[in-house]
Amino acid sequence: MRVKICGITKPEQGAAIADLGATALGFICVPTSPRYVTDLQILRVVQALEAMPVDRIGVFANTTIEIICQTVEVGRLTGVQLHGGESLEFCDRLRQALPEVEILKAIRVKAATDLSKARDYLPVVDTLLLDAYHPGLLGGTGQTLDWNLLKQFNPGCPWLLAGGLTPENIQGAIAQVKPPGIDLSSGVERSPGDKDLAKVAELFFKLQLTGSYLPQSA
Ligand SMILES: O=C(O)c1ccccc1NCC(=O)[C@H](O)[C@H](O)COP(=O)(O)O
Repeated sequence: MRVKICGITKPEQGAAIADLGATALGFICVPTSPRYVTDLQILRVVQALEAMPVDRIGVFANTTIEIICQTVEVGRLTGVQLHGGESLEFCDRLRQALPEVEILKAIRVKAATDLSKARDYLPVVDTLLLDAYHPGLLGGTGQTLDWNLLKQFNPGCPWLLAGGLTPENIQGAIAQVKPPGIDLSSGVERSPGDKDLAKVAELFFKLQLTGSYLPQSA
């Protein structure tokens, strides 16, 4: 199972979370977020990871291809998560600009119709991320989406379940939704951008109990 921990701001926390078993770390490149990091802050975290096998995903919303490309280069990112209202055409242009980089499209799910909207992106993105809808915030809200909507969700591409996941509810989420990957941010934090390593460790312990996650050394 793919496990992305998002909203990393500190080098020592990024390295510790990768060591605990995260397969991807997310960096919030949205200036209005309390978890916002600059390109150089991302680079400092990435340097602390040394050769650890972990994906490095920049999270953007409604910005330009030029800004994304610059952050990918400076921050040595392996993936770009688009978390705003980016069109199919924008994703296609980004794919052409960054052919080697994973493109994830986040869809904020309010109703079943949003899931067909998600499928429309399939030809041009690698991975879908389903997050909760919030009227005033784009992400990191701690709100869950209606997992009942996802029981039959099988888009034919990799996807991540996000939105309000915590060490407390992760076993229920996996049992109900059976996602191929998960994404957590506020559920493993002390405050925005400050990850709680005890909560991250508890998450991986709970994931092992589900049987759907094996530690990398296993
Ligand atoms: O986390 C943010 O502050 C954020 C701000 C603007 C756009 C996206 C943002 N986060 C994107 C993520 O991938 C979060 O991990 C995802 O929304 C889940 O967050 P949470 O409900 O706190 O687990």
